[in-house]
Amino acid sequence: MKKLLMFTYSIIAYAIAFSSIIYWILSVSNLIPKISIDQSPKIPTVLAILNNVVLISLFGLQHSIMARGWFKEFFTKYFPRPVERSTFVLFSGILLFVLVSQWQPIGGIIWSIEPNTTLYYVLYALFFIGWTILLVSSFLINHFDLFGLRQTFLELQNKPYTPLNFKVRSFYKYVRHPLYFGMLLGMWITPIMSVTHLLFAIAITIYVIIGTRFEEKDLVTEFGDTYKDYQKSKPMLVPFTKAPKK
Ligand SMILES: C[S@@+](CC[C@H](N)C(=O)[O-])C[C@H]1O[C@@H](n2cnc3c(N)ncnc32)[C@H](O)[C@@H]1O
Repeated sequence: MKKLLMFTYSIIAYAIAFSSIIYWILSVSNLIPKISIDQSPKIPTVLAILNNVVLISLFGLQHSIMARGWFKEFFTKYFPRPVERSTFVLFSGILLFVLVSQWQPIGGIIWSIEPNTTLYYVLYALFFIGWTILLVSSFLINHFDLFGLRQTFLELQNKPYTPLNFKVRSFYKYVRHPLYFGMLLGMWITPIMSVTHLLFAIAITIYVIIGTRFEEKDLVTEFGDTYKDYQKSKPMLVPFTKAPKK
């Protein structure tokens, strides 16, 4: 019964997190005006910026703290280990929804491409390619493990959890963080770049740069020299930007 409850909890956490990601993509796509981040400003610019800085800091703090080894150890002292990842996923999903829905608009347009032109469609294609890279990369690592479902499903089957192997296939042959690369493509490539959107893209970029530093420290601890060699041979985020070894 307890195992079934944990599995149900992880499905709910997954549903919330996945819906938040879809909501995020649609909000920055400008395809559904009602949920677009580009609304007319509601509060003075200074307050809007302050609000947005607090939101991204909360999101980054939650991710950075809950993804660290010491937090996982602390968590599993009080709660069952199989739901640790789902709890991270649940909190991330809720905070992502808050981040996107409460992101305060600031007036102004940086660029706006004429609709129905070739460039307009090319930018939209790159936008969706970015988000597709994010999704595919999650499967290359292990989508169901990243979202906490594998952990509770193994528990339900009375099987022990086995950690994920180091992956270098497909996109991971070109950059060490394709999932984040796809996310950045989705945030920066858009036919309409408003000031609101630009600040959001900058905030996510800062979050990614800081987040990858923490993540790579953990990856070096986990995979040792294998990961150090990988760091030397592949670029972090942008493909083809690392000089080949002589
Ligand atoms: C949200 S995923 C993002 C993966 C990667 N940073 C990216 O952008 O593609 C984060 C998880 O992936 C794991 N991870 C990152 N790179 C990995 C690799 N090459 N092989 C296996 N696991 C990896 C990390 O340990 C972390 O738990």
